[in-house]
Amino acid sequence: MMGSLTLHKLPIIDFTNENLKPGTASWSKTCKEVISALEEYGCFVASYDKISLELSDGVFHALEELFNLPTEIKVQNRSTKPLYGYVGQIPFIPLYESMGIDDANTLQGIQSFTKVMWPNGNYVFSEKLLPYTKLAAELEQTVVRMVFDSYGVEKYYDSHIKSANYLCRVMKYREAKINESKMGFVSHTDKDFISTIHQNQVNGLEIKAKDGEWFGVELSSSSSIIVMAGDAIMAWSNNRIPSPHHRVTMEGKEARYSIAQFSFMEKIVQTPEELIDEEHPLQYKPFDHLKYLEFYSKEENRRLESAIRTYCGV
Ligand SMILES: O=C(O)CCC(=O)C(=O)O
Ligand SMILES: [Fe+2]
Repeated sequence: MMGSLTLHKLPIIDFTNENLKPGTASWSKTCKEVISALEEYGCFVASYDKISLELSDGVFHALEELFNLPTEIKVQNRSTKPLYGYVGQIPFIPLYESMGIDDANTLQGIQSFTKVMWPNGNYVFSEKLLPYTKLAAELEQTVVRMVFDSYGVEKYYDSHIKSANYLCRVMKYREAKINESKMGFVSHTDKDFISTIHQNQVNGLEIKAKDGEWFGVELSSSSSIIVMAGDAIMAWSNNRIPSPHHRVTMEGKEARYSIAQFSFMEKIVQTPEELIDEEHPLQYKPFDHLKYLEFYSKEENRRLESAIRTYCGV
């Protein structure tokens, strides 16, 4: 039946306006678009012209150079957070390889990663990556501010941002060979507060809508960034904002590179009392974000239907 072919499409929200400041008309208009996209899909596409074609190309050239390093070097990638070290050659997803960069939006964070990968230095790598990771963090903070404003809890914004840190995961998905599975990344929800994802010109990310339908995200511009809710904002928002299931499928013949930045809280994540009432009883107990990540990193917790619900659901 034609009716079962629901054609989902992620909303595209314009963040290019220089005057996008709290209190302005364009701010309130964008807040409404952000909240409605997040409550419906748990994600949207931000059109962010500060990410120029040149900047975006620079990032992906840097990633090509990084992934071309010998495996003996890449395996040295370690992160202070579980699950974010070097991942390559997983038997059931051979297409996928990734590395994690702690405090990726700071010069010091990028430099300490660079020192591990290129002991003799690689100035160009941080020069290409840092402008991007800074802009991605800036975009994340604008979105968080819009969410807090929209829910009338802006008074918690400053302390929230103060405790946020940004971990970046860079990824390479090679093409699937004939007779090989096209699976690039298994279905999951992100464990952070908000993720921002940028990709080279190769599509492949798929999102599960509330009705259970999977749909692909097709990006055509180098200034597009996917903004996605993680489990932490789902709990914080008392289930107003879902963390969507998503996966990567590799259809074409070209390698896909992506760069995802995850925000983590260095304090207890707690649903504001303003978001709890008779109609919306509390769904999650306050929880330590990093302990949640440790919980999820344990093999036996990876297959849970909802790790966050099991971890701190009321
Ligand atoms: O490569 C992508 O587009 C998504 C990657 C992803 O979902 C993740 O790293 O959590
Ligand atoms: Fe993800």
